[in-house]
Amino acid sequence: MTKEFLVDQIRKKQSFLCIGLDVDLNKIPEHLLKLEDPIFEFNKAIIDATHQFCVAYKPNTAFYEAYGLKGWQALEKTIDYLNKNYPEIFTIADAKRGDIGNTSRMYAKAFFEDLGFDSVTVAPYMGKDSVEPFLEFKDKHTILLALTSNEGAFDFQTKTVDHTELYKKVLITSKSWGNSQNLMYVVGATKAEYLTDIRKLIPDNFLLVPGIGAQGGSLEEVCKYGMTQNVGLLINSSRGIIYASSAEDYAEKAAEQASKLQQSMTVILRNQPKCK
Ligand SMILES: O=C(O)c1cc(=O)[nH]c(=O)n1[C@@H]1O[C@H](COP(=O)(O)O)[C@@H](O)[C@H]1O
Repeated sequence: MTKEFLVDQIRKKQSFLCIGLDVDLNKIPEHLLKLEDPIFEFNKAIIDATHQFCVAYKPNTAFYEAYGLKGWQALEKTIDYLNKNYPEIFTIADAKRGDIGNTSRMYAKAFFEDLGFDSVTVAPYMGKDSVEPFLEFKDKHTILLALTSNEGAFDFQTKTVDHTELYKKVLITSKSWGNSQNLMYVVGATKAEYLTDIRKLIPDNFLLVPGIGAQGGSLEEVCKYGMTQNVGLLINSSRGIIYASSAEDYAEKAAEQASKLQQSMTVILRNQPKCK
């Protein structure tokens, strides 16, 4: 999917919501556990009930890898279901990969070619040759970790190296890599106060922003400092939406939460002069 198509979808749906499909068998409604593929059935119901309120879905691969072959098959069925039924939706494999070039090439092939995701999250710390194999894919997007939502972000990412914070070095350096128009970055919603500085360095790239809801980040703060003329934001919520209820009405309750966020986003877009 091209960036232009994603921006069109955001404008059409008046939403820049990404729903995280982080499926934990200990949290899903009990009646689903009797089915042959509870993870896929859960995702299918959530997707059918929420797709009109969001522009992206982000399964975090850890939640599938944890269940072995069955988990990986459920991931494959989920992305196939999305690509077949909702091709206008942007898909993110949250896998946080990155290795020597020869190995990264295989990760890129796995997520872009074999599974057919539009994007994948990548850790930048092995450098240019570990990221470029992902960037070689046309109309696919590489989402580099810049400043993450967790406390541990302060262990390395905000430390100063050669007079610059490390997360800023990641932004400045990666901008010069090949096909960097297909680069997006992760910035945690809990780090909204850093967004003004971040936007000075990367005024146009999309940001994937997790950490609203369960982690305490604020949608309004993120939009105030992070929004661009092309919106430039995909705001993720996982647990806050998919576990809104653990009863049989889980999909309906998830839709209610997604709809609430979508409505807040519509108001923000309407009041944001930059985005009109
Ligand atoms: O790359 C991510 O998506 C990510 C980066 C980050 O800095 N913080 C973060 O929470 N995430 C992911 O975003 C999702 C957040 O989930 P909730 O806190 O349940 O909304 C999880 O899948 C996390 O692994």
